[in-house]
Amino acid sequence: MSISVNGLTKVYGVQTAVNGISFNAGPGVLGFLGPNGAGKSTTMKMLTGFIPQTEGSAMVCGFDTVKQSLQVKSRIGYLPESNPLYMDMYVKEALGFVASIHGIHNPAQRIAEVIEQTGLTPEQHKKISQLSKGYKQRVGIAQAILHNPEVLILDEPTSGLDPNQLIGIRQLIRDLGATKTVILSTHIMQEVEATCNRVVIINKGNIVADDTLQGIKQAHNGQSLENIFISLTN
Ligand SMILES: Nc1ncnc2c1ncn2[C@@H]1O[C@H](COP(=O)(O)OP(=O)(O)OP(=O)(O)O)[C@@H](O)[C@H]1O
Repeated sequence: MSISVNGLTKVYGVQTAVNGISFNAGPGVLGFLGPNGAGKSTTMKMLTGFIPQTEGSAMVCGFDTVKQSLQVKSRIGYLPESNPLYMDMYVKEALGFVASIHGIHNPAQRIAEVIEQTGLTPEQHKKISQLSKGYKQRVGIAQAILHNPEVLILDEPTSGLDPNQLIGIRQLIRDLGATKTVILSTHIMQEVEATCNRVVIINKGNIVADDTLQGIKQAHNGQSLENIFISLTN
């Protein structure tokens, strides 16, 4: 398994944001769902080694996220919820900067490949601040996949996109999931149906469902994912 989470816990002050969760993930797109404040972003930050856990462990491609964080960072791509970008840089300049951090061999060729893959070709000569929200998201995804990681963590990558942009980004996520382990956080149930093989639902820091999309529907008498989500998180 590319991701193995065991008893992962995060306590902020007196609040337990993530409460001893365990799950595994392999290639494909895993939908990581939960209401606001459920602990999704906190879990994703721990998986990427961005913040340390309070208890438990997480392994990415067999490496411990805390003790072997460099090995983990070279195998993981992360698009944070806020998608922080260098607004004053040109698209290729920003990708060149990220390529230099990863020590990518032949960066020009790899940047051209990723620009093509993420559909950035028509906007590749612009400054990031001049791009629409959807194209900024594509730059965020391009940065996350530049070093060809085995694992991708995408925290609400499609929030605020128009329907045309949504279709493009969802297709890209599906394509990436054909070879990589993708963990996708989203509030859009339609998106889960369109892109995910499996879902994990977290509520108040605890996992309340971990199943294939088909399996979770069968277990709830064929109800819609939206109704299942509401019944499990209320
Ligand atoms: N740095 C922090 N310090 C204190 N509390 C925090 C911190 N980060 C998150 N929390 C709290 O931990 C809980 C889980 O937050 P988290 O951001 O992981 O939720 P989420 O599921 O990603 O929510 P959303 O869907 O709204 O993005 C929330 O109650 C939040 O207020």
